[in-house]
Amino acid sequence: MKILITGANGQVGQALTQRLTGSGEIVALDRHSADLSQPEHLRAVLDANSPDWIINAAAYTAVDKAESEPELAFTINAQAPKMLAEWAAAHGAKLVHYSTDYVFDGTKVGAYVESDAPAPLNAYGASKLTGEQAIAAVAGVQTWVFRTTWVFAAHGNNFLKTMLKLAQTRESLSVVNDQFGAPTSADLIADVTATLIDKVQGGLGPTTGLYHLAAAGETHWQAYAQHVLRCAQARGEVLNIAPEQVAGIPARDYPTPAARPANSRLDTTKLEREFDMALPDWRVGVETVVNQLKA
Ligand SMILES: NC(=O)C1=CN([C@@H]2O[C@H](COP(=O)(O)OP(=O)(O)OC[C@H]3O[C@@H](n4cnc5c(N)ncnc54)[C@H](OP(=O)(O)O)[C@@H]3O)[C@@H](O)[C@H]2O)C=CC1
Ligand SMILES: Cc1cn([C@H]2C[C@H](O)[C@@H](COP(=O)(O)OP(=O)(O)O[C@H]3O[C@@H](C)C(=O)[C@@H](O)[C@H]3O)O2)c(=O)[nH]c1=O
Ligand SMILES: [Mg+2]
Repeated sequence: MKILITGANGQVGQALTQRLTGSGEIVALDRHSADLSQPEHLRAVLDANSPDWIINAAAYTAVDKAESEPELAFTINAQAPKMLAEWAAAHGAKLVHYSTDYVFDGTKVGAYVESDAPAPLNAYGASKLTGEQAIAAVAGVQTWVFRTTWVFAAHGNNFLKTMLKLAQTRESLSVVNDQFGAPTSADLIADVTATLIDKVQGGLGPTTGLYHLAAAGETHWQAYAQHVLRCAQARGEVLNIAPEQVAGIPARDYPTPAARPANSRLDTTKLEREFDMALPDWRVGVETVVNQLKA
């Protein structure tokens, strides 16, 4: 069984590459070896490798920058996934793809289920939604799409690492406290993906389609930052800014090019049922990653 991973140097791509080692022949390709902005090049890479599974962990993830270069975001996040699905359909391969809470506008009261109507607030979210829809429109292909959220890892760029850096270098720190969600570790996403492959290969696969994938529990960005700093302090980190000194502000006081949803909560009931899996609290993953960074 050959598993091809795109975006292998990203948070999820790197976690997948580690997690899947031993599960078959792994072809882990970074953006230089499999460039999603060049669909023809991508097709040639697939033809040359002929994978049984394509795990698409590559994406355009710069949320604010996407507002000023939406064409590139759409090429990478929508056109390329469509091409991957078409190749998979033509060659009998299976496709795993990742999407985002940012497909929603965040106005729902309570957690979003898979059947809720998406309505993205920004270009990144719109590009990811178009990618989901493009994959779903390709006939005769087995695809699983995990909508995940607020991803962090020791490897790569994310809010957790930004907060650690700012708390070491800045004199003050203000963080939004009216956007709610669940920080989800790249390792958890890799675990669920590995479970999927095992189950499908064993003939017990969860049905194809869309799944919400997030850690359990919920928080807002300020409380998340404070928890990160508490974990770092517990590991002996000396900080300029103590957890309780992180100020809470409304999103309107932290203007950004892209608007972000106030509610990023994802209901994971479907995944937990079909995968027979309990998802851990978000704090578990945060503690693990802070410890990895300190080690
Ligand atoms: N990060 C998050 O908070 C969330 C992510 N997701 C989704 O999860 C998936 C994985 O994201 P995550 O690992 O966090 O993101 P990262 O930004 O960490 O990784 C994305 C990877 O894609 C690569 N990439 C960018 N452009 C191209 C291209 N043209 N061709 C090939 N590769 C490219 C990047 O390369 P390089 O390293 O060179 O920049 C990077 O390694 C994505 O689908 C994302 O939309 C969903 C919800 C939240
Ligand atoms: C750096 C910083 C950010 N913020 C706010 C801005 C924003 O509302 C929130 C998070 O900012 P970030 O830019 O880290 O997060 P962002 O890039 O929007 O994260 C998103 O990435 C994409 C890829 C996804 O798919 C989403 O699930 C989500 O994880 O924190 C502060 O309030 N103060 C700060 O000092
Ligand atoms: Mg970001």
